[in-house]
Amino acid sequence: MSKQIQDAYIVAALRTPVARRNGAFRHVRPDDLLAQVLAAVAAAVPALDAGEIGDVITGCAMPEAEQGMNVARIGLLLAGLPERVPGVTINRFCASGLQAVADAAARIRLGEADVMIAAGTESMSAMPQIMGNKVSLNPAIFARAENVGIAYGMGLTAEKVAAQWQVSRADQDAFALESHRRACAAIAGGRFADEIRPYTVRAHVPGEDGTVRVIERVVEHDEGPRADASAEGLAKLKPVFAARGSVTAGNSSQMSDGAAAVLLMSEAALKRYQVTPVARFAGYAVAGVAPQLMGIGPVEAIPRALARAAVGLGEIGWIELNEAFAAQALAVMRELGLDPEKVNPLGGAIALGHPLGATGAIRSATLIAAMRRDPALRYGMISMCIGTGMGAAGVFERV
Ligand SMILES: CC(=O)SCCNC(=O)CCNC(=O)[C@H](O)C(C)(C)COP(=O)(O)OP(=O)(O)OC[C@H]1O[C@@H](n2cnc3c(N)ncnc32)[C@H](O)[C@@H]1OP(=O)(O)O
Repeated sequence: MSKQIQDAYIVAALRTPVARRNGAFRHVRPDDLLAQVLAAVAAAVPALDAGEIGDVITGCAMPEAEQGMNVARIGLLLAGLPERVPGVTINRFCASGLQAVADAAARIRLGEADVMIAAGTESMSAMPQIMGNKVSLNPAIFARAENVGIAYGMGLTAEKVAAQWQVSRADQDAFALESHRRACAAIAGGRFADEIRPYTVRAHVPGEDGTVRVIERVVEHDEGPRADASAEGLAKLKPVFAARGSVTAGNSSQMSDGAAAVLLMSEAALKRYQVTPVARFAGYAVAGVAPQLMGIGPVEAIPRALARAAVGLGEIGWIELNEAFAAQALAVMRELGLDPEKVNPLGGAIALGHPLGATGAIRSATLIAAMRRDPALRYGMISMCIGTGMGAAGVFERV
């Protein structure tokens, strides 16, 4: 087990709804999404002296696009947190939000802070070029042939995983269909109500007489899940990343916009504010894999995180496994023998969307809400695959 001087506890975890790229949050800035969830988690403990927040660590996978200027610091100032609260933006691509939770917990576990906020925000609407070729890579990285996969689009890495682990198109589509079914059932059953803070989008519409009207729309639910998803509809979709491939728009994660924040405290802060936490952050690990097989990253990260937390896989009752692509999620599940009933019980990124650097924090909100609902759920885990070839996993223990 990792050595630490004290435990880090999760007190609150809240998120925005997740909108489809160019959907409800098309004109909403990621720092505005972030500000709302930062204010909401800070307000979850009404007596909190916000000046005591040691840092706001925010994951963002593409901070160099239109999300720059240290989105963490801008977001916390927009949220009305005191100026003495610092903020740092971190990037571990798709695991950035989970890394933020791990880093915030580590600062508490080391005794460097008593109150921390971890967050994630991403607007894929704000970065139309990210899936293109405009990223400047050091050409020297390709001097070693095994690094060539770093240049692959994420979809192509999913094709590589599908081929190597022999994940059929039919299995990928069935997995995607189940993701939509579970997500739609969760929304219909109000299962996300406790973790989502509705977001009011305001549009300024100029009138002909020179006046400006403000139109408000409250976004309450995730936009991605499709009640009309069907096996036939999914089977009709053409592969998008390789002519003879099996990865389609239907069995890939959706590009999305969203944000989430998690409030963590030490035992001393819990006592001072008389707060009952939901969970303890029990362990975290990251691991590298071949870049062209990035989707398999959780296979290396999950056993390491379980070992650090001293928890057996069989004890984990709820697994939030990133569905970057059905192909890689299924390969990970088969390789590790994960129980499909315990993986993404409320759907995953194929249905719910995947705002890259925010997703780990968003999934934290879902896991914490599940732990709040179910006293029998002792251990939960979040695991992400990561572009350039990595995996990350974090273990949470209900307290
Ligand atoms: C480490 C990591 O996590 S890596 C992952 C990082 N993220 C990614 O790489 C993003 C992966 N996803 C993508 O790149 C994109 O979603 C793509 C390229 C697969 C698809 O993008 P788009 O073409 O914009 O998707 P869009 O939602 O418009 O769907 C395309 C078509 O498929 C249809 N479709 C999508 N899902 C379904 C479904 N479940 N059932 C039926 N039709 C569907 C859409 O209706 C649309 O049809 P239309 O063209 O007739 O309007």
